Amino acid sequence: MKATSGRVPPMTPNSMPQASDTWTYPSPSNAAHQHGQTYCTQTAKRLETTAPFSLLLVPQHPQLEKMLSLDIPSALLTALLVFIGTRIVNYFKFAKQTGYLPGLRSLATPISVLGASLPTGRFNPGLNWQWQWRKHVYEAYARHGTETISSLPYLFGEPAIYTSSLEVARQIVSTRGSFYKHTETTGITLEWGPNLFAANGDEWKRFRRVITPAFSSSTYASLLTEAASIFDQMVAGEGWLTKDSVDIPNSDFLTNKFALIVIATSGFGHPLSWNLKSASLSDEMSFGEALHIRLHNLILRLILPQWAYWLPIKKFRDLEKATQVTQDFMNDMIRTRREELSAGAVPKTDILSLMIQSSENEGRFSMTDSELVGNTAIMLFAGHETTALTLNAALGLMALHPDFQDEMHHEVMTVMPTEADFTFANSSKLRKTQACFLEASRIYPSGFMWIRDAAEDIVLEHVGPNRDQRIPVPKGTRLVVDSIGLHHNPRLFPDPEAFKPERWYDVSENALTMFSMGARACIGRRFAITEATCFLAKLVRDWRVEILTRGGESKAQWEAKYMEGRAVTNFGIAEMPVRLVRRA
Ligand code: HEM
Repeated sequence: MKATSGRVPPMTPNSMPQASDTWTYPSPSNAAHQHGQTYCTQTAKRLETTAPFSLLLVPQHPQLEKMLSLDIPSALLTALLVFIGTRIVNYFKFAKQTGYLPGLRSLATPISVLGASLPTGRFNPGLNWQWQWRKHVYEAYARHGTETISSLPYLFGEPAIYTSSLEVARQIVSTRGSFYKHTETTGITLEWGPNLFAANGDEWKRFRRVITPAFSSSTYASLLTEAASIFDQMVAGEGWLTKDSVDIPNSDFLTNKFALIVIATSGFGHPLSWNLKSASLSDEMSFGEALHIRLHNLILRLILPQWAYWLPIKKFRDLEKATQVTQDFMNDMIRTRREELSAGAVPKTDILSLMIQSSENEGRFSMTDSELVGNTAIMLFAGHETTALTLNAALGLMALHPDFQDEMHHEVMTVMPTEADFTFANSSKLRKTQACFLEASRIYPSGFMWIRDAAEDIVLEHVGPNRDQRIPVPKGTRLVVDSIGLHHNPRLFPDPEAFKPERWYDVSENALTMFSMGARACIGRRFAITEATCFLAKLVRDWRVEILTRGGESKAQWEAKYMEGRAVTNFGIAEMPVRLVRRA
């Protein structure tokens, strides 16, 4: 499906009122305002020359008091009217820009800083609306006859078009040159430097060209072996070797650490031990903790001014410390590898070595130092939290579906009965184990929004109920692929709330939509699947995963409480209490 680009045909006025493009904002230079301004300037001049300084703070001149009491409210009223006027004009402008699509109407849009900072609720969609309102939204789609809606602000934020249609999503993420990633939407990833996730055009091609060779079959083969060994370190390090049953109050702690060590070891050729403290150059905070704090406070980091970190507020101080620990870790890793390579070490093909080698070459595919740090950060961040959140969801789903878990166990015992059988070639035969991870990723897609801006006027096709409607989208319009909506769209995934791993049996890699599509699909797709398959296969071979209830909780109560997704930087399940029971 290819979007037809070109001039936008004139909009046909429909039931919505049209805003005139020639409207001017109410001018602040009206008579009352001018009067107040002249008076204030004159009074201030008089006060400057005749009155002591305290008069400026406490007006004692009776006439001044009178005038101020009259003019401040009227100035405020004027400002309020100007504000409301501009918002009304903007609202209709935005409605026209987004093709008068029905949808979300709120004070602040979900992807504005204000909207994203406030929780999802009746009056604020917030970051979690895609999950919390997924069923309700489908009712709204059905009512409006479309899988593509708009989000318009009454007060704050940019308008956007959201889609849960696969056909529209494909046009947005795969049409070359017509859409790009705006720095307003990728800014949180740019703090460390330019990176593959945020880049566009030639810069994106250059980064992708440098990094892609690190994602090869030989990488996945060693990844499988390394991930298996990290899993064994986890079992020993957590003291499970002698136990028949282990209660894990929150699996996120384990999956996060596992995925972080895997990306550092296999992705960056920088092995870390299960005791992550040794990876930090700080005694106060481990590297794992630092990354966790950074990832969960990205919006705070974006809005806090630099001086705020000097305030005696623990959360702010921890955030600053976490930034420092992460920066030190990356600098140290880059410096060590540079030294190894310049001392004549055999060139490696991990992500870091490839980037360093390119930074030392001149030419079209060279990376600057800040690009090197920016790409290191994005790979570390994107390369572990996404997988960890999905693994948490998979554990929960396995605990709720013991029969399917037994099928997974049977498959692993058939394909990989011994440690020697744990090879990459064999792992691809574990279709039930892989499908369990993919189905967890469908229900809880960690990359939950794929955001683009239109680089030119373009027409989106297949938008309506029978996918026959076309929507002209003007240049500059923001579009969001709602990956939660898409993966819960009953047209694409019948019975979307049900756990049905068989949906993913023998599906080609390009059809794994949770990793996006086309040239900009996730570079770490196979990496994530390989490490997750290894984790789940090793786990299910020796252990049965059960729900861990507290205080007489029923299975239904446990499910309602813990199988809820939450969107922060990524989307998924962050708290997952499970019990492991050793298989006979
Ligand atoms: C379950 C695990 C994962 C999921 C669901 C996932 C999902 C996604 C999605 C949907 C995108 C496209 C985002 C967009 O277009 O805005 C993406 C891009 C990306 N992912 Fe992943 N990802 C996962 C794991 C990983 C891993 C393990 C790595 C690194 C080793 C990684 C690195 C990246 C990078 C660098 C990009 C940007 C690629 C580009 O723009 O060329 N991801 N991912």
